[in-house]
Amino acid sequence: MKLADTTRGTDARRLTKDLQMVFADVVKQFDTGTVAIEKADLEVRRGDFVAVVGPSGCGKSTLLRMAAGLESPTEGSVAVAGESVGFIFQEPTLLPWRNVRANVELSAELKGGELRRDRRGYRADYKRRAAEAISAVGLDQFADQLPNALSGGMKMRVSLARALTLSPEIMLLDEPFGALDEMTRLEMQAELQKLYTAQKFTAMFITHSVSEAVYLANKVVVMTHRPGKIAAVIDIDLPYPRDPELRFDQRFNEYVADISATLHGSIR
Ligand SMILES: Nc1ncnc2c1ncn2[C@@H]1O[C@H](COP(=O)(O)OP(=O)(O)OP(=O)(O)O)[C@@H](O)[C@H]1O
Repeated sequence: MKLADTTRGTDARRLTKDLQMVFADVVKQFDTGTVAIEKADLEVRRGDFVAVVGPSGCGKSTLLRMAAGLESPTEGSVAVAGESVGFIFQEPTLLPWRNVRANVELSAELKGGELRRDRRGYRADYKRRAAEAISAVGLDQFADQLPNALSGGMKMRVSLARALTLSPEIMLLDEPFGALDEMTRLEMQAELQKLYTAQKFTAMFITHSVSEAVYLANKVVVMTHRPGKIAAVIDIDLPYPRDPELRFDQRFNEYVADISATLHGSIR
C-alpha cells in the first residue's frame, strides 16, 4: 500500500508504515478565542487501542475530531493514514423508521453513492458485510426490529455494526458507553474488546472512566485542562484478549491508581 494514496492531513510525511496517526505540536484555538489544545504531540501505531481520559472541557473531543478530519489544527500538524474511519458517538444516531438491518446498511449505502461503483455488485457485497456485522455484535435475532424496540446497549451494538460494515482501519469513539447503565457498560466493553481483537482496527476512545480505559487500551492518554494538554501517555502492558476478571488483578488496579493520581494531580 502506498501511503500517499491513503493519507490526509497537513503533514503526511511524518507517517511511516507502522504509524496510523501523528499529532505534532498541535494547537487548536477556536474563533471564540478558546484554546482547546496546546502543543499536543501523539503517535498512534497501527493496531493501537488508545483511550483518552481527562476532565470535562480539556479537549478530548477536539482531539478526536481532528483525527476524523472534522477540525483542523490552528498550528502544528495532524496526519492520518487510512481512508475508512468509523465514528461512534455517545448517542447512537439511528433512523427510527428503519429496522436494525436497514440502519446497519445505511453507512454502506451512503458510501456507495460516493463510490459510483458497479451498483449491483456493491449492493450484494455490503448486504453480506452488514449481515456479518450484525452477527458479530450478536443482533441476529433483532435484525427486523425497529430502534424504539431496542435497549440502550442494543442501540449501541447497532451503531458498532454500522461502523464495522465499512471495515474501518480506524475507529473513533467519543464516550460511546457514557449513557449506559453499569452492567450494560461492562458488557459493551467486553464486546468492543472482542471486536477489536478480531478485526484489528486502530481505535481512539474517549472515556471518563479510568478503569474502562485500562480495560480496553494498550495506551492511555491523560489530558489536563486550561489549556488542554497531553500530560502523560501510559502504556498498558496487559495482554489481549482481556478477561473481565482482569479488573481484580493487582497490576490492573495499579494502572488505574497511577492514572487517577495523574488526573487528580492535574485537576488540583
Ligand atoms: N466549536 C467550538 N467553538 C468554540 N469552542 C469550542 C468548540 N468546541 C469545543 N470548544 C471548547 O473547547 C474546549 C474543549 O472542548 P472539548 O469538547 O474538546 O472537551 P472535552 O474534553 O471533550 O469535554 P467533555 O468531556 O465535557 O466532552 C472547551 O472549552 C469547549 O468549550
